[in-house]
Amino acid sequence: MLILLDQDGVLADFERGFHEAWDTRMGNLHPALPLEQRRAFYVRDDYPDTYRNEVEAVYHAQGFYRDLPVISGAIEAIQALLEFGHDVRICTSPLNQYRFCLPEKYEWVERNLGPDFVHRMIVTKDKTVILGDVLVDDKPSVTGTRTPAWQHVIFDQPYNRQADGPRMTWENWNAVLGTVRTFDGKH
Ligand SMILES: Cc1cn([C@H]2C[C@H](OP(=O)(O)O)[C@@H](CO)O2)c(=O)[nH]c1=O
Ligand SMILES: [Mg+2]
Repeated sequence: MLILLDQDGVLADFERGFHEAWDTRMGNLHPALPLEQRRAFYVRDDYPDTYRNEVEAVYHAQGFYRDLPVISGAIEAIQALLEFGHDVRICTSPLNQYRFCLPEKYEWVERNLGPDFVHRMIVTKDKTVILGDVLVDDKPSVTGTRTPAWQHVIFDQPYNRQADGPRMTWENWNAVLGTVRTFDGKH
């Protein structure tokens, strides 16, 4: 299968990175929301409007995307998927404020998956134009200008539990991906 893996919220732990950076900057005024209480996909929507600028300052900051921790189990699972013979790509959207986010997404992949993996990066604002059998993404609804070729498998996070459909973690990935059908109907 051609497997598209989203980066933030699937491989890179945006939530933990945000939580730690927020507590360092703002914790004395408004402690970071615990992960299990996150409900909105965009972290800014779970914080009071009065903190909008401070929330954005956290992920617009230099080093934020580069230094995100790895979601536990992701690297080992990618190695296993490659060994199974799957074609694995990273399919990620940059912030409109791309100055640090965009190069740092590449740095993150180079650092955590190795320089060869940089070849596997697909950076797009519209994931529906990208071909694949499956897109593993933490966004509850991935939309764009086309009817996607891929099947969306939701990567389980507290803020996407309202969405229907198959959901995956780095514990159950093997079973969940086994249910995805490829273009030609073969598994
Ligand atoms: C602003 C914001 C971005 N992101 C991620 C999603 C995108 O990466 P990805 O497509 O790899 O999941 C990237 C730019 O929006 O940052 C969040 O996960 N939560 C947020 O609140
Ligand atoms: Mg994501």
